[in-house]
Amino acid sequence: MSKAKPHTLVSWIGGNDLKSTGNTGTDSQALGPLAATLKAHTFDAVELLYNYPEEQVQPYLDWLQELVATPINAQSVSLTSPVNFDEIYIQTNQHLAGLASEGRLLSILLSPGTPAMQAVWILLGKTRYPCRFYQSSKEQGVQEVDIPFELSVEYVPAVRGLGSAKINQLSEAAAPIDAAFDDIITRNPRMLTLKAQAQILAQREVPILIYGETGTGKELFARAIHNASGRAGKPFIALNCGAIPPELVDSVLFGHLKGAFTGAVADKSGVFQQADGGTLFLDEFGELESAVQVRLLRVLQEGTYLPVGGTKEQKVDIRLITATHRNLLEAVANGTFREDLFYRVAVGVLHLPPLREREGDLSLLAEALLASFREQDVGLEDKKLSAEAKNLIFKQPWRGNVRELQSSLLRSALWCQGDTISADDIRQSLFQMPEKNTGLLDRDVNKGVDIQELCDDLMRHYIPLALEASQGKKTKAAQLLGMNNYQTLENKMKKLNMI
Ligand SMILES: Nc1ncnc2c1ncn2[C@@H]1O[C@H](COP(=O)(O)OP(=O)(O)OP(=O)(O)O)[C@@H](O)[C@H]1O
Repeated sequence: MSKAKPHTLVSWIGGNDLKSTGNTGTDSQALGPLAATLKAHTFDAVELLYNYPEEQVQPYLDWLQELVATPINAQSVSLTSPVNFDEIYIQTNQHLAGLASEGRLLSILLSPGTPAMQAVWILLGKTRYPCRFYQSSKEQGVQEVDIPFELSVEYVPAVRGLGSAKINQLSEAAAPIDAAFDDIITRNPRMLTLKAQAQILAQREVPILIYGETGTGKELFARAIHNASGRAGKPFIALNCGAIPPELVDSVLFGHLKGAFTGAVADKSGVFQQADGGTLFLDEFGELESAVQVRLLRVLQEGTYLPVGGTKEQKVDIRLITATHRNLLEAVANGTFREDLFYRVAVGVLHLPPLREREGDLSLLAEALLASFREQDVGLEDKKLSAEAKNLIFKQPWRGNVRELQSSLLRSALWCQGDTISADDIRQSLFQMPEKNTGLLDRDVNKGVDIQELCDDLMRHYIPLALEASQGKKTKAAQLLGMNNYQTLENKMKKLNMI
């Protein structure tokens, strides 16, 4: 039996809420809209956003938690102004995406906050994150609100004439993600959009190109697309093009006939034939030499190929998904990759961000990966992460992305003596890459320098030191780092996945 989804009330903390700190009474005027709603209706959890100073909010939260038993979680949000639509939209969208990905049933309390905040709630709650709405007023008390229009239905038909950027935006509001995509763990808004786009592509017979650094989940996406497509019952064949010796590439791709070359002792099928009817995933696609690129182009144009040593064209029906960590457009520009082949394979394009740019995903992934180790190995079933271990995980750049996180966590779980994985266990399980972690000023600029990444590395180094020196006080730590205020520091830390 599936578990009931926790019913969560989401709201900003407003000025009228803060004013009611310490009040007693029962009407919404005395308690403020938030407390009045929590008194009038039952929820399993409360998730609050605020952009007032901590000193004002903390006493309110203490008072509210004494008043109601519902567990309350509150998150500070830094806005340059409480009426800045752009910032409110980004913050609330991210917040709701996280909650929705946890499978919660959402209700939004509209009353606290500015009109801009209310407008954004309605926009998101009527499109991407279907929910109930509540409001609280002096005259009417607390009520569930019926908003009698369907933005997604009334608005989408008007969309046909829009450009693709707009359609991409709207695709973010697509139907629930297919179960084939369940293995892709994320609550990051950019990744959630990519999952939704991949699901749309899965239904179409178009070739797909997936960009991304090593370990970002390119093969995971390719498999999910295959499993969600009409070809799901047919083979999914994955091949790493970068790992095949050049003299064998043709044979591995197209197969060979007995006697075609020394060592060809029997007929052998290639990956095109093996994937017939299904999906062929060619990883490290950018590494293929130009002669092979020409032959591939032919298969894509004609749907036929010639096995090595063969004389008869073979017909094949595959969906091609290619992946690369290289910027193929650059390779096209400098002549090392065929432009015509590029446009053939890059019909649906998915660009997977590196783990360090997926705000909100590190802790979610670390916990989920550990849970999967616990499930797979009884020897690991009680392993959990200490707070210090989590902090160390946040500080790593994870250049090998999810794969590196996965293998480091597994090593630390295996090596750790007790049930709690310590920071030392994590430290010992990390791969040391001295030349990347040291000599910030000694890089060879001819090989290209990612200046932003170097700056991020400096921040990752000094922020924890400043926090330690200021006993965790963010305002003081921000001063030590020459930042204007603690919000700037918090924003930096969020961006670097440090909180
Ligand atoms: N979002 C994710 N959620 C859960 N597991 C993930 C996620 N992304 C990647 N993984 C896991 O990380 C590992 C590496 O992923 P995958 O092989 O798909 O990466 P890749 O980009 O194809 O790597 P490479 O370019 O090196 O071949 C796999 O075990 C995969 O299951």
